[in-house]
Amino acid sequence: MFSPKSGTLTDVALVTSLRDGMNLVSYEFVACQDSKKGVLILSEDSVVKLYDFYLSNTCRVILSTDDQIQAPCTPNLDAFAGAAQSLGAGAILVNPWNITEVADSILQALTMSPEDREKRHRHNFVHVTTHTAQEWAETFVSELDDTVIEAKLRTKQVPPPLPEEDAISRYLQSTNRLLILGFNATLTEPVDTPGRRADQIKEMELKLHPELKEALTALCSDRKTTIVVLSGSDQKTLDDNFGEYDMWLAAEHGMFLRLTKGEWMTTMPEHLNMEWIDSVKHVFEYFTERTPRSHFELCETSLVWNYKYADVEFGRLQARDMLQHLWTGPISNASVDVVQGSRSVEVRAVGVTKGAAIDRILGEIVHSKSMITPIDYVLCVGHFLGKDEDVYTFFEPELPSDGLAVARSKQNDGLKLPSDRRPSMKLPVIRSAPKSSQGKAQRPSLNPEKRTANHSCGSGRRASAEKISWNVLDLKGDNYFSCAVGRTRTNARYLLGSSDDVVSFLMKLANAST
Ligand SMILES: O=P(O)(O)OC[C@H]1O[C@H](O[C@H]2O[C@H](CO)[C@@H](O)[C@H](O)[C@H]2O)[C@H](O)[C@@H](O)[C@@H]1O
Repeated sequence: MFSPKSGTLTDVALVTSLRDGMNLVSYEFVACQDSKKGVLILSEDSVVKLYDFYLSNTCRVILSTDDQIQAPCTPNLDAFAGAAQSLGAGAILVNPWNITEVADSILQALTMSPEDREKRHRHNFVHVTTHTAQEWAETFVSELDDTVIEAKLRTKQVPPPLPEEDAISRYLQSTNRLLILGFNATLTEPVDTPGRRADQIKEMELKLHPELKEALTALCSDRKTTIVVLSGSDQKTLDDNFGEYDMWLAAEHGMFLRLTKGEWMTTMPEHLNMEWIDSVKHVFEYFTERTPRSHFELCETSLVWNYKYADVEFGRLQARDMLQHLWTGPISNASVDVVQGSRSVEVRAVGVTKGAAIDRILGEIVHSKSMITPIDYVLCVGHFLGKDEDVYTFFEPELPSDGLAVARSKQNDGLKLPSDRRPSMKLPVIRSAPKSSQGKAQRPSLNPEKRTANHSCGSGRRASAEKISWNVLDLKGDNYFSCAVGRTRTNARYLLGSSDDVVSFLMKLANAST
């Protein structure tokens, strides 16, 4: 490790490790060199070896502190991207086995022009000061979490079908209901509509299921019911499909929020790093050009490459190649999650999930409606990617130690969630959207750690002196219906087969309540 003093005095740092994890020494050196612009010589060998290992084993490797390779699983380059990969553009890269090359590099470093030193240092300094250890650790932990989620989903029991009668009768008995609905493959026409020819290219824009209009209008007009469409789609897609209804729209997995009568605002965590987006877009363009009938969507917080209309087998092969490009290229050091769907590849900023957004959304709804009684019924239906299934577990009462939601027996306790299951709860404020909602004041989000709102009920959008404390949610255990559409491995309590079933259920719900 460099002490600040030795790091500042050093002209050249020669780091020739054969394997490395983060290689903090190199980072420390760069951090100390803002005035001297010393030159970093790095071993390229460690990274090459690890890449070879990765490519030949296609497995996740975790480097422990003593650099032993452990626990194979699924591919992830972030875990072992060494310093040469991160700082390679500013350093002189050498083969540490080649003594002549190492000697030459030392000479090159010692005789380098001040301009060249400055340029190389600037590059590395920007990298070191923007890619913090915290960011690295967050990405690492997020990926470990994903592995656990995936493993748990694989061993889960298939939940029962949605008990429609019970869901309807409880809906009728409750007075403050919240319906959270996904969009794609939940409220849209099924993609694999019978009668569709294999070569037929379906219209790519997502469209609301035509039979849903009446039911949605009826449900939205019920003052006891709040509807949120929580989708990965962008703001325009939701505007186009739901603009006419009186409901909440949560676009890009809840990062943008709007009451259809109001303007878009953002719920995005501050400092979301989006520098990676252009390079990922480049990879997506490359694969879209080479995969007929595939397309990609560019959102503000994510990019989705979709091959649901392409030849599935070819699409899968392309997706596999794409993942390798992404893992070894532009995102290997970025704070992103790569989410693989059955026919899609999605790259998002870390922290962009429906479950992470829902507390901020709830906070805004409670505030905006000036709610003074708890929500006593929640229906959450979607065809969500595993990553977004955290929205189902958000509403679960305390779970057994396996941490998974199961179709459970009756519970009469109000909703309490332990903080150890609530990593996303310490979320920052709702901010005004840059364009449409400028001028809106920032306001702390609801902190439903104990599902208790200490919420502003004043006229402004900032917390006022007048505060009312009450439980935001009072679901009494069984007044919560989470339902996955067209999936069997899920954290939801119940299942519906397709969006046709969702439509039919929502129609029944609307009819029953009018
Ligand atoms: O967020 P929603 O509007 O409710 O849509 C749910 C997800 O839809 C898309 O994923 C789904 O379709 C993909 C193929 O088109 C498939 O690979 C994936 O398994 C499905 O879940 C979309 O890519 C996601 O962003 C949406 O969250």
